[in-house]
Amino acid sequence: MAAIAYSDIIPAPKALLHDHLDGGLRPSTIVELAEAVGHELPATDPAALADWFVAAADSGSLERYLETFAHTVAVMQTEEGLFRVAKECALDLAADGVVYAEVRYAPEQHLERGLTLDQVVDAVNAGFTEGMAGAAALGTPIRVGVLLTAMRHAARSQEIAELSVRYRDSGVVGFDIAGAEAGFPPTRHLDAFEYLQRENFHFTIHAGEAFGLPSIWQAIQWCGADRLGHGVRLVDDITGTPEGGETVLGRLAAYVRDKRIPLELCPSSNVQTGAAASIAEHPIGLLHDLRFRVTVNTDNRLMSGTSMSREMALLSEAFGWGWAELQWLTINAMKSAFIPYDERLAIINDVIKPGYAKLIS
Ligand SMILES: O=c1[nH]cnc2c1ncn2[C@H]1C[C@H](O)[C@@H](CO)O1
Ligand SMILES: [Zn+2]
Repeated sequence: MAAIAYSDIIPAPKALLHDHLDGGLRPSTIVELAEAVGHELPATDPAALADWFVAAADSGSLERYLETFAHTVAVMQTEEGLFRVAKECALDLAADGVVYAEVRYAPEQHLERGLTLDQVVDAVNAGFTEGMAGAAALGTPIRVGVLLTAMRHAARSQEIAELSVRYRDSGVVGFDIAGAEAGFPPTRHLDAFEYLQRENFHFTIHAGEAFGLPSIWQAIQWCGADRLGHGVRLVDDITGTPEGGETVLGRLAAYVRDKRIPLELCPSSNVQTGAAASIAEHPIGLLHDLRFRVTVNTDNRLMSGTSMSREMALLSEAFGWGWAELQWLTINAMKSAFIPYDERLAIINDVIKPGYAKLIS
């Protein structure tokens, strides 16, 4: 089957679970905000800056990839900056055909110019509200939910977990930890995760990206993660391939598949950080064939020069996936979202299924 073209995927309804607010700014916005706050950038022409981010993130190492965020976080230290970035994020995702998105960021990284954690969250929420209204007015409605992230090398996870719960009825739908993985195991933040479980709250954990099975095992069996951010290294617990003979799942891989634990896979990001050799060799193909609860995500649109439609087009090309697979990925994501069950079902039945039915016919 011929690959589905990028331009044909844009109108298809898409659901996105793993997208960083500070990894998706418009280059032109970074240039304008940097000038306003006096931050020096590696390039001041938006197109050159866009190229710089992709090239610098294309480093083969998560640690070096993360260094590029210094230039986005630097311009997100004021209420105006945060509001604008969130508003444009909602508009850009909607223009790409994303109908549901969970966007994450770490409030503790936005306090350098004196904002409080609450001011940060209020400014971002106001930006998303405005962006959603703008998208609806343009005929491309989107629902955005926020995940608050704590940085795994820092020590503020309990505080951020409490912040998340305080805002659970005001736009925040979940919690996450991110940052360098090696040397910072999820159990460092066990108190925060146990607190969230007692609060019946939802969380995902970046695990199995730059570190392997022990990180995934801790995230699920010690911390109780609802989903895995990346989780791509779970393939280390799978031997054989469907084509090359019998596939055997280790205990952890079998547990993840049996429990339908969602994997927030981010193909382009994984190639840049060295977690996968290429899109064609990305474990998403195997994990799809083995019927894991696979979802496809952007991670950082700016650093990867990507979008949901582009990630799907790359997968369609690499694995020959057609509309049926793209719909499957989208429904997997929507089933795994952190909003209430009835609201997830409404988006699946009223938006996603009719949208793909129209494209398939
Ligand atoms: O893919 C990632 N792995 C680990 N940490 C990440 C990734 N992408 C972004 N981050 C970090 C850098 C951001 O500043 C932070 C909050 O969004 O999360
Ligand atoms: Zn991420």
